[in-house]
Amino acid sequence: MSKKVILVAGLGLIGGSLAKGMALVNEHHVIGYDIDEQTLEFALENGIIHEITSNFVEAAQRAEMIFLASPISATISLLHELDRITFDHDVIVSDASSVKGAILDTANNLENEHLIFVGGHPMAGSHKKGVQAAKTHLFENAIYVLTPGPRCKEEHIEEIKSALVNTQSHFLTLNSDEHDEMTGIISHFPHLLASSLVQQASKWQRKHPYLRDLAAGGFRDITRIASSNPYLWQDIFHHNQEKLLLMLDNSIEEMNHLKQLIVENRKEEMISYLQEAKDYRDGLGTKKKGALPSFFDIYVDIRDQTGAIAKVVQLLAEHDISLRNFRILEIREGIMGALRISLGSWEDHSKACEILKSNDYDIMVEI
Ligand SMILES: NC(=O)C1=CN([C@@H]2O[C@H](COP(=O)(O)OP(=O)(O)OC[C@H]3O[C@@H](n4cnc5c(N)ncnc54)[C@H](O)[C@@H]3O)[C@@H](O)[C@H]2O)C=CC1
Ligand SMILES: O=C(O)C(=O)Cc1ccc(O)cc1
Repeated sequence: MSKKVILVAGLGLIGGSLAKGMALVNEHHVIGYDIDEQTLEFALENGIIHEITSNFVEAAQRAEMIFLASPISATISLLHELDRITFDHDVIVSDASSVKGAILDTANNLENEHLIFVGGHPMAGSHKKGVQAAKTHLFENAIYVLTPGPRCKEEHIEEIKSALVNTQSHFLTLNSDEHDEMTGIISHFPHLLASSLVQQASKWQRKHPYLRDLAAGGFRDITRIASSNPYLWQDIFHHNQEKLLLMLDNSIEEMNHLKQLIVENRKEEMISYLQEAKDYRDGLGTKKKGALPSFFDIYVDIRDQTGAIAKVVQLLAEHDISLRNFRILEIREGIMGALRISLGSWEDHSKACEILKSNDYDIMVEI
């Protein structure tokens, strides 16, 4: 049986991670296209793709499936280029863009009847960029949004899901407007806010030279995403302009409300405001069933314990408990505080809690 030819255009953090997972499937032959030659060479040398191409049109004609994972504006241009190609078979085309409105507008106006578009957006990533940061497990347990275009049938969605099986993500179908509003709320506007907080601090730095030394965990947590790729985020803001303006207006109202609570010293209302926010935040990413992923997290106190991480991982492995993920949470930069381990099921979660407690580890679980 001949292999399924898949073309991935744009082999950065996201395209590289998708290609890497797809290249692991024996029945796939993954061709990589990128405007950056070094990216292509790195991808081939590291088994992220099986073949390099500098000829997008010729590779597209050979492909059964095409993933466009370039910056959004470049992805729109590539969609127009695909529209002009003569195909002798149908091709499923997907993308990875963080904004879907402009992409679906383009897809809806494609005239080439061989193109079947299924928009995609893996809801995970990092502040890093480039193929060197690509990882197969980048999207594990994350939501992967699909936004079907015209001519897209259930069977095409299933083909995309099957090609992306190694992402181990949870697929969710949305229309582009729902997608852009939701990502505007939980990703794009927070990013704008993070950058503005850093800008604000950097202006005050002129008055207080020691300000940066005072920046504690909270400031670092809330501004981590301000370290992301500025070109990529400008592109995201540009394409999600309408929803961002809505969120900006929302936020100005929210700030004015908070200002009133502070000016009028309305203590009880402030406590309720903070409590409601805490309750919502505490409920994110824990036991929720349904479309949202469950992480089954346990926090293990590892302060002042040499080799504690290895010991915890080994202890759980000895009891056949495999970790989905783990992360060291710092109390201060460079100083470890807790190890957050994510299990795959409630059964593993309960078993791990028991084992850790009986081995005298201080643990905390979110309720
Ligand atoms: N960075 C993140 O955390 C996430 C990004 N996305 C989306 O994924 C897409 C890619 O983002 P990243 O991988 O983070 O960016 P990246 O900067 O790591 O990679 C982009 C790649 O596209 C290549 N490229 C640029 N123009 C091209 C063109 N005309 N043709 C072919 N290749 C081209 C670049 O050389 C680079 O290798 C964007 O649309 C972004 O909105 C989606 C989810 C998460
Ligand atoms: O900024 C975030 O929320 C991230 O942590 C990573 C990310 C960046 C861009 C996306 O489109 C989706 C996820």
